Amino acid sequence: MDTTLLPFIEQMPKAELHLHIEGSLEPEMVFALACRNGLQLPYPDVASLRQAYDFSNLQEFLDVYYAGMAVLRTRQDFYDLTWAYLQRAQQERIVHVEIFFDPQAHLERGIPLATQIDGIHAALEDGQRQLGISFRLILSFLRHLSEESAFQTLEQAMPYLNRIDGFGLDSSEVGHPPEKFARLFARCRQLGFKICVHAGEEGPPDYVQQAVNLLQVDRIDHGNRALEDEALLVQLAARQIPLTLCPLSNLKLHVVQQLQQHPLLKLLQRGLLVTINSDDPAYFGGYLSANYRALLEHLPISREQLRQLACNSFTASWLPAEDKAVWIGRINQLFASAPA
Ligand code: HPA
Ligand SMILES: [Zn+2]
Repeated sequence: MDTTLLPFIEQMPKAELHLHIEGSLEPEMVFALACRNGLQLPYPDVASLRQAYDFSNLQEFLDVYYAGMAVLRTRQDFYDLTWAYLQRAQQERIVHVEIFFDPQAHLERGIPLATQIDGIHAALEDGQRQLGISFRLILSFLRHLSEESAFQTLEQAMPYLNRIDGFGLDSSEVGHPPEKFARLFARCRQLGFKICVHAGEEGPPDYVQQAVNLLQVDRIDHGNRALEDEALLVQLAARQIPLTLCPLSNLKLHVVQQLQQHPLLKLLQRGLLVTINSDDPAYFGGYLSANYRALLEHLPISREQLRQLACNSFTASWLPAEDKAVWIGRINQLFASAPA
């Protein structure tokens, strides 16, 4: 590993574009919120809960993820969750975040959408004011549920659309292709929103292809398996459709068996607009900087490629062009001023 690159990871301004806020729920907070809300957990302590974070695939993770978020009940719970992530983000020099939340998972438990959005959005606004972190909020639909359920959720979200910036699609991928939600995302686009969907994490390259050509996404979340389709690679590179890669997530969910096999560098070398993200950091063993460090440890990433990844995180964001240019300028300045 080129250890001279480590300080850049800490110092370079970064945007995080693939982060499920419920996936930043640390075991300590699970216990604190269970206590505050008078809930009994099936684990005796924090250590035994953390031990359950051993997954062999996406579904095993999702089962634990949905169970964990059941402690989120009040506006304050959603606020505290989001605020804890933002404080962590500031320590890591993350200056812009685009975060997902999974409203259907909470609606199913009887938590109103207003409670969820009020809490998350208030923390994001405080983060902007007090920590200088700009943000976008993405309402993500659960693909294992029906199209009808997604449309009902969109209908319920109508009064809150001024606090939503885009729509996403996550949860169990295989068997739930993007085409299942073609009409839903057409409606989201018609309403003027950005869209991004998880595709090609476990699902085949055809799902990435559907996301791009049928749903007309602005961004692909994961997209690892695009590598298996040459024509798709050419299209993603030509159109500069961003991929939000999540290396530690891929390792934990056995999308890759070792980080040495991670497709990051292959995708970068093919000219794709790839970014590094943490996905569900409380469950996958590290926040954004840990993802960068793990990559540097296992892949021959150059100083120029590291600079490119930081710049890509802003290029792929939904910030206005002027803001992107400012942050990219600062990154370039940092890399130019430090000795090679
Ligand atoms: O990585 C993921 N994939 C699909 N659904 C998810 N929900 C939270 N994280 C993920
Ligand atoms: Zn994800």
